[in-house]
Amino acid sequence: MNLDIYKNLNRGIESTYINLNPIQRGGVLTAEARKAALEFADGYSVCDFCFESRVDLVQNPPVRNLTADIAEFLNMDDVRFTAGCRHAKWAAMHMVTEPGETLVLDSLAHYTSYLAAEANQLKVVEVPHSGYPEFIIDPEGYAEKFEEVERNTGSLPAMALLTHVDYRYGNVADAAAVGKICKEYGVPFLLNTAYSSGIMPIDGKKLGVDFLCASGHKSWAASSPMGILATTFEWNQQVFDKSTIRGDWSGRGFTKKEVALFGCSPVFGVPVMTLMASFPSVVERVKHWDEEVENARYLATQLERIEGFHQMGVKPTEHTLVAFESLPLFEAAAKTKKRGYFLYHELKKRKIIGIQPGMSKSFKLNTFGLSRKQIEYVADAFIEIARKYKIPVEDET
Ligand SMILES: Cc1ncc(COP(=O)(O)O)c(C=O)c1O
Repeated sequence: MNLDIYKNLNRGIESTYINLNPIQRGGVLTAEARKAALEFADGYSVCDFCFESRVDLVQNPPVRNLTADIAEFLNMDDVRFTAGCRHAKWAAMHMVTEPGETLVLDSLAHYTSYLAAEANQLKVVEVPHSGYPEFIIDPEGYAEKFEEVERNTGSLPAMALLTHVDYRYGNVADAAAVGKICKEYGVPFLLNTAYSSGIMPIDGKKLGVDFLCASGHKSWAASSPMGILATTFEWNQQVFDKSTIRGDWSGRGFTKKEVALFGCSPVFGVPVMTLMASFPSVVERVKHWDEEVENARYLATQLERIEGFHQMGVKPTEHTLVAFESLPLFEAAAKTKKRGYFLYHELKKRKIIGIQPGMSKSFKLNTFGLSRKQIEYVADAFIEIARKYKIPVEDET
C-alpha cells in the first residue's frame, strides 16, 4: 500500500484556467459555499442540533427552511435531498412503480435514468429523437408510446421520464407539452432537470411535473454528491413514505424515517451546506439565463466561422451546453504527434481546459457562468488553433 499518493492532493489545474467542462460549469462553488464547506467539513457537523431524527428537519443550520425555499423556488410542494440526481430518480421510481411495469423515457436520457429503471426492475420504452443534426424529442412521441405500451401490456406505463436538457446536445425539451400529455393519459411524470434547475428558471407546476429531480453538483453550485427530489402534495406521502418496520425481538421502530431516503437524507455536511450557502446566488442567477444563452450563441457563431465546424442540436442553441462537430480538427490531429489529444493540449497552453482529452472530431462545452470577455478569449483561441493548423476561417461579418 502506498499511502503517499493520498498526500498533497491536487487537481492539476489552476484557478486561473477557463474551464469549459460541460458537467462542471453549474457546479462551480460560490465564495460563500467554499467558506461553508470548510466550516461544515467534519462528518456529522450539520447534526449538532438534530432533534427530529432527520436532516431535512434541522433548524440550525436552517436546513428545514432550505427545503421549503427550494420547493417554492421550483414551484413544487415538497423537497428532499438525495445522493445526486440519479438517487432522486431511483427513489421516485422505487416508491411509485412495481417491478415488471414500464417506464417510457426519451432516447436522449442519461444512463442513470436507464439504471434507475433497471434497479427498480422496470422495462424501458424509448421515445425516439429526430436524428442528426437536431436530435429533437417530439412530445407526441410520448402519447404514441403510451398507447403502444397499453396495446402490448394491457396497461399504461407506470411512469414517464423526460430529460429536460440532454447532456449530449444541450437541447431543451418541451417539458410542458410532455407534462400535458402525461396528465391526459394519467401517467406520472418525472422531469430530470440535472441541466436546467439551478441555472435556468423552472416552474414545476406549469410544466405539469409530478417528480422533479435535480443535481446540486451539476447545476446548483454545490459539492457532490447532492441531489434534489421535489414532488407535489398529491405524491409526497407515497414518495416520502415512512418506515413501518419493527424489530421482532427489540420491538424497535423508526417511524420518522423515510424509506427511499435511507431514513434521513443520505447527504448532509458539505453537500447540503454548500447548496445552502449558494442558494441566494442560484435564486439570482436564474434571472440572467437569457444572457447566458446569448453568450453561448455568440461562441457558437464564432466557432462556426471555422471551416467544417457545425453546432449540433437545435439552432440557435437554447442552452449553454453546446456540441460541435469539427472534422477538420480531426484531420489535423492525424498529422500531429499528440493525435486526438492535440486540441486538449493546444487549449491548455492557452489556459483553457474542460474539452474532453482525445476529442477532436466532435466535442462539447459549456459556457455557463463565464463572462463575455472570457468567451471572446475562448473563441479567439479556437480560431488561432484553426489557423495554426491551416484550417480556413471565415472573416467576421
Ligand atoms: C442529464 C443528466 N442527468 C443526470 C445526471 C447524473 O446526475 P447526478 O450526478 O447528480 O446523479 C447526469 C450526469 O451527467 C446528466 O447528464
